Amino acid sequence: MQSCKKKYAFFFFFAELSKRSCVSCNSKDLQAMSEDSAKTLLEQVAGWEVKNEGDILKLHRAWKVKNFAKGLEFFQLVAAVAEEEGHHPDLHLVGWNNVKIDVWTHSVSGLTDNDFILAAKINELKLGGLLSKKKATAQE
Ligand SMILES: C[C@H](O)[C@H](O)[C@H]1CNC2=NC(N)=NC(=O)C2=N1
Repeated sequence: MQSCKKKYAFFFFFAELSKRSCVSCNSKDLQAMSEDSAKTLLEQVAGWEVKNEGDILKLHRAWKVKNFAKGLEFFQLVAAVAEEEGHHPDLHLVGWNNVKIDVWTHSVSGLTDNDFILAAKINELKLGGLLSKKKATAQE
């Protein structure tokens, strides 16, 4: 029975990433997680990947939007969540209709729960009208 409760608690805790709030990035207890921990949490944020950029682990996801203006609208939606959470992504709009977002915790030069919470909240944004029918491809 005990192990069943533990599993439930684990999944409850991690399954609700989008319902959690970010903590202050200045918190002294905050530390970058291992790549293994990041890969485990990755299962909770569909469409995102972990990339290593100069030994800094980051979450990354790309979307193709209908046009440049829709890309900026996308940024505005993300900005509202970021400001609400006090945790901010790196936003890129390249080739006029390719949105790329990187999320990492600058204060610890790596990944923390905050990044996965923000990614989960970005995944819940209503983007229907902004996205192109074509899929974003890795090399773009
Ligand atoms: C004081 C405030 O919490 C910090 O400056 C925040 C702002 N937003 C942030 N966003 C991210 N991604 N990493 C940070 O370290 C960070 N620090």
